[in-house]
Amino acid sequence: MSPSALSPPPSPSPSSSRPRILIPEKLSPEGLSLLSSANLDIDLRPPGSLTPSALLELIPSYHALIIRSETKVTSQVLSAPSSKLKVVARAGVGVDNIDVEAATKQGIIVVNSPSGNIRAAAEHTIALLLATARNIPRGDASLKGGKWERSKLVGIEVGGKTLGIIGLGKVGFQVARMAIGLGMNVLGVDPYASPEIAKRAGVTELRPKLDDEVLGKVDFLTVHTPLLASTVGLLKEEEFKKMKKSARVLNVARGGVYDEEGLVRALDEGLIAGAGIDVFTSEPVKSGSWAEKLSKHEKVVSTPHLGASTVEAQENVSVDVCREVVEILRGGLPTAAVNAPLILPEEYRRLQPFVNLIERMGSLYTQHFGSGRRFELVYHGELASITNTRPLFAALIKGLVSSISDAGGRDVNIVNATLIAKERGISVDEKHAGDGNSGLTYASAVTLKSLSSTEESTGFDEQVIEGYVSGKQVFISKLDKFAANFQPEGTLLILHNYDEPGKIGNVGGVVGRHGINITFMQVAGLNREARQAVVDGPVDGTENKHAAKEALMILGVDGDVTEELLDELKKSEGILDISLVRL
Ligand SMILES: NC(=O)C1=CN([C@@H]2O[C@H](COP(=O)(O)OP(=O)(O)OC[C@H]3O[C@@H](n4cnc5c(N)ncnc54)[C@H](O)[C@@H]3O)[C@@H](O)[C@H]2O)C=CC1
Ligand SMILES: O=C(O)C(=O)COP(=O)(O)O
Repeated sequence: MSPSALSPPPSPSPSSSRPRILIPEKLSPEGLSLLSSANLDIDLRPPGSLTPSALLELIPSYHALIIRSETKVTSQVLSAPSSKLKVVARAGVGVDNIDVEAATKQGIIVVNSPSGNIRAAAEHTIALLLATARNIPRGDASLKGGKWERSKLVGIEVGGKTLGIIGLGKVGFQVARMAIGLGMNVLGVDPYASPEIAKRAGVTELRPKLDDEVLGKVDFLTVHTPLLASTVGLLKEEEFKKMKKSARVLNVARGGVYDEEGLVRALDEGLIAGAGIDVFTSEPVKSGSWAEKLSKHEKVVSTPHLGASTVEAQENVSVDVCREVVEILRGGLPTAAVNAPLILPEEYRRLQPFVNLIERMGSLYTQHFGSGRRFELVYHGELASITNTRPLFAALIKGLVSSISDAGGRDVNIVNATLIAKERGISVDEKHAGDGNSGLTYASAVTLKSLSSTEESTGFDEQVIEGYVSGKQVFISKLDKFAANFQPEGTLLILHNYDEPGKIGNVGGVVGRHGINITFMQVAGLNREARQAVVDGPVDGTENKHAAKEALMILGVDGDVTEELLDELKKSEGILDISLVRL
């Protein structure tokens, strides 16, 4: 009998609850309006109002967390029990206040705004450069204090001076261009920067490492690296000793790149002339700390982490991250994820139906055949030309593991799929079939095949599932050695049986007696190769009179499928095997 769908299975009902977003920091309204128009629930808390323990307690009820630099997103927050958290969005650049590794393990996407506040940070650096050179804050305070002090506040010019920039990334590059505009000579230190880009910015010299020659040469030094193991304490008292006594240092990157104690001592001892500091190791600065001493030092122009605090930058970062959050909560993929491979939105839209198909194929595999370890995933037709198959791989892992475990309480996604596959010993060979459209009814199809025996033998000899997409609907076209054509949705009873008269009536009767409603039924016969194998006969010459009559009966059912029902079906005449699949 040829496969036939008697009636379509029901589609899943949509969830009624709106995703919730916690925002414990100041975020510009431009982004917030994007969240509200996407019908998301926003919980705005005043900056500084949430203690770490309050955050830990609250976090399980939110799907997204949007923060700036004040909130510490620890591994505890990220692995809070019963958490629904899908995304942590940093409305800015630096993610050093987020435990990104812990987020990756939990499958939580971390996004940022990679360039929304770059100009603001660069301009603030230049503001501090000029303020330290010309004693602006001291002049202002002195005048407001009723004094007229001119000779005490003589500054230095920046034009013609040498500025050293450690970290020639996005901010460093802008600082270089602005400084060149002020007539400065710029020297860069960055092991990874491209010499061509540096040259384009007007940087006269690019060094891979901070050395004594650089330290002795610069009149101003500014750091624009992230806070990394290699950049913590990059300059200590020892380095300041090697600088000109007239030199001034700036930090609009992260507190800790200059060792704060070393810098305070260098300023006290007159090893250098001054500093402009926007960022500290404790923010707000802790009472009695070196950060506090530094911020209060008379030779330091200090600002309370204002690098990104411009109206324009805050609009940019707010819009950037809110857009990402909306997309992620809609089930899409981010474009600025810190811990997920980049995928373009149009590419993702194209892959989306196949993501759905492959996840269902993975789940069908595990529930029908048992849990496998080594797989081959073959992309046919137009799909074979896709190079970024990360979402498809992630969908397979999700499908394979989600029906048998909760992946350690984690949601499997593009962020943590590789990690989870590794933890569970699953390997997947992805193949792009060079078969063009030959033999395919649809433009693209996917085959999932086990390369090893399953942990539990299921009695099915060929562990293959093939599927395709038509419009937005997904179909299974091959299961085991049977040619099928059904939508992998809802609860399915898959019976491996001898296709003999009366079978459908018997099975329908048993299912009906147990109060289960059949939503569709389909009989899948042997596919072409399997039929041919029966005609050719077994290699040992023995006869298999039943083989030609083997079939799968696929039932979409509604209601509670009990063990008793499964037992009764298993005992029915001519039933070889049965599996219950929930998709
Ligand atoms: N104060 C504020 O409000 C703001 C601070 N920032 C901070 O500025 C920093 C830089 O931001 P972007 O330029 O966007 O980052 P980026 O990633 O574009 O550039 C960082 C650069 O540092 C270089 N680098 C890394 N390790 C280095 C090392 N050991 N020595 C020398 N160079 C090294 C990298 O090669 C890269 O070119 C970040 O820490 C960020 O958080 C950014 C915006 C605002
Ligand atoms: O973007 C960054 O890295 C910043 O440091 C800006 O921090 P903020 O968002 O102003 O708390």
